[in-house]
Amino acid sequence: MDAIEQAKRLAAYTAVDNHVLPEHRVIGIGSGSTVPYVVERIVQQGPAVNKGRVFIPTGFQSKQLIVDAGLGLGDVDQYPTIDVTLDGADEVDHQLNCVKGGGACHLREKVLAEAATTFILVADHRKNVEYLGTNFTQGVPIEVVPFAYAKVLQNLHHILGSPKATLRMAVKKAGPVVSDNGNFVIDAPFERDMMIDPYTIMAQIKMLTGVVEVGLFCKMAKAAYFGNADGSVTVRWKDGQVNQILAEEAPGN
Ligand SMILES: O=C(CO)[C@H](O)[C@H](O)COP(=O)(O)O
Repeated sequence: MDAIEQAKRLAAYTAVDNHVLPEHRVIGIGSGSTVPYVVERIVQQGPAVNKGRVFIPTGFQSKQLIVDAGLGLGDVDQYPTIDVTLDGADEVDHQLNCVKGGGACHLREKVLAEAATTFILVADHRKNVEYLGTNFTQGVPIEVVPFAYAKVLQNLHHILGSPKATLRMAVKKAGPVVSDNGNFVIDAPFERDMMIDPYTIMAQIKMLTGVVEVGLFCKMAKAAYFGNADGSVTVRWKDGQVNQILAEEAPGN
């Protein structure tokens, strides 16, 4: 396993150990390449504790993960209150604002984050930044209804100050990426001075007609776990506290 995968696993295992408690019955499972380690660790909690638990996916990928792991599947319309949701992030700032939607799942991810009593982020150290847009430069993911995409792009270019905003194109399909909800995704990069205050830009984008959801999650998480290259884990908390879990104390090392 390469160092980045190890860092993802470390973050996921530590977060599960600290936040997925035996009494939790309804658990939200996010999307991306870090989340499989979340599911792996939950499975390791054993069949007795997982019996009767319901797992809510944020999209096609996490639904497959839940089903393949033999865990109970539910949906957020049946369970609008979730004990804990764990999810990855494209970048997280020091106030626990984050960019999500690199996998085009941010609409469902935000619904599950909001539905959760506790929302936890898991990521490798590359995602731990002072300001959003530092390493993840492709821009803020914006889910839009297909027929409105050109108008939303125009507004982003000329009104909201993102002249390089583009429609996300598929890689192994001709045409645009289509989300699990049948919508398109725009990636809109903003200058540093705008990303310093992500709530304001999120609210402005959300006001554009045709926008379904914006991949900026502002202060929604209780904690963010970052696996580091040296085997340690950095934990950032909503109240600004930062803990360092040493390599020898971290699970899976
Ligand atoms: O927001 C997401 C998908 O929409 C993912 O959580 C985000 O892209 C992080 O993924 P990874 O764990 O692969 O870095």
